[in-house]
Amino acid sequence: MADTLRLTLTALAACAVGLWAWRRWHYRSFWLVIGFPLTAITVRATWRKVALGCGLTKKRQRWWFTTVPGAIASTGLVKVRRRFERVAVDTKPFMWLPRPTRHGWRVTIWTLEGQIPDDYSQAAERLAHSWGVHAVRVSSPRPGRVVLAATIRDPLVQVRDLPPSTDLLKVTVGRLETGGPWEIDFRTVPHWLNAGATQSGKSNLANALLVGLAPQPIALVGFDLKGGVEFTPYAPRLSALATSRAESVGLLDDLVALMAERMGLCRTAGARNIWQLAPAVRPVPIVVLVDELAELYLMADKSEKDEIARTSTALLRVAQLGRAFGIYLFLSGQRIGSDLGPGVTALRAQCSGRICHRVNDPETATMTLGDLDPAALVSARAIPAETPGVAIVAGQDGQWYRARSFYVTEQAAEHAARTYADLTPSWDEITAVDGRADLPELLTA
Ligand SMILES: Nc1ncnc2c1ncn2[C@@H]1O[C@H](COP(=O)(O)OP(=O)(O)OP(=O)(O)O)[C@@H](O)[C@H]1O
Repeated sequence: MADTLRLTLTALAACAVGLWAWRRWHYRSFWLVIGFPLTAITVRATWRKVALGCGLTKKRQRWWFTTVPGAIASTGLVKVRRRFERVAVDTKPFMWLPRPTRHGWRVTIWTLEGQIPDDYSQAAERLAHSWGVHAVRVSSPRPGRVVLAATIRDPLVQVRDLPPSTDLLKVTVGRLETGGPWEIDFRTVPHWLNAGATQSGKSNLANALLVGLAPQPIALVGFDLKGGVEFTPYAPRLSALATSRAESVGLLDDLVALMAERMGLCRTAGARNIWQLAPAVRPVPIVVLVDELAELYLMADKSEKDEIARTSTALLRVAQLGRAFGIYLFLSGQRIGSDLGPGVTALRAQCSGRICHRVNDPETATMTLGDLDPAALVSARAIPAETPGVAIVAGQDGQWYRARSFYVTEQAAEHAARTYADLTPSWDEITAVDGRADLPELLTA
């Protein structure tokens, strides 16, 4: 008897150690084989109670049968006086089978009459606490259905390994909360706002972008209104760099002139944008990186008014027309608010890519993320200081995501800038390209 007990205890201990080791060394297979099935059963089994607690049930008239009249029925709320009686029952929304994801699980819910996805978004935090998971995100693939995606632990605590970029003007700069890649694709979303308080990770993101773009056949242009301290080390890969407002005015004028030339080129060739031109005559795409955008708009005295107006108009023109002519903007700053003037408000409207790192005030989050789902603003304000690089990201699909950039040091970005320095077209080359003598023949070829 004692032997059997000892044997059983030893087997159980070995089993526990085995499971622990499995979970430790290959979490993904452990999650699929053991963790997820147990979780799915628990989620299905507790759905009625959870939905009731989160206010997602509806009263419905049902015929109710009980063998013990007068007792409280299993809902805890229905008292049935007779064996068979029509009563109002709290009905839970129908839950489909949960499916595993990389960092948790997702399940489709059929909404009850009168419910909208926002009802579920508002209950998301309560659902997360009820299920003991890090977060529950709500989406609605079609009317009448909502998908609840639960992440068990924050997948953004550590993100590593910046993968090499394979597509032109597209860089994977980090990871989304869903486990998917966080991509900045200038050909899909041409202009981006990158806001955040100091030390929130804005420069790190610019570094990741630079490392991804440096090996590509494109030109990079920098506006570093911090006096050049951020971008000067990357000068080998920059075709032009402005470090003061005076220099910025000149460089922006050049960009506007270049855009006008490209417009003429496209018109002559009967093309709507540079991507419809033959590769032989297609001008090089330009990504413009701006650090500390507010400095372009801040006025110390009235004498600067004209300069600011010129800068603002030029930047806005680039934002409005740049996409078709291969000029893309990545604008970073601590504040991108309307207090900087109407030029900033108009510029913001042209930037469909929005990135909001940790911010100090709710207003900056609202201004950066615009009229996105209010839950995005709450999420932006909840980013802790201990996780720099975490941001709320909104792209063209109108969805928002929590994401974190890969950690890319200044040294790594400097190294990339030096390594690919030979790919840097000179500013003179870029501005002269459309004046080539053989251009008319090439265009008609
Ligand atoms: N994704 C990340 N993972 C880990 N650490 C990060 C990440 N992003 C930024 N950091 C760290 O956070 C600190 C601040 O980052 P960063 O300099 O990019 O902030 P910032 O918003 O540009 O600040 P400032 O406006 O003061 O220049 C740096 O020490 C950086 O190493």
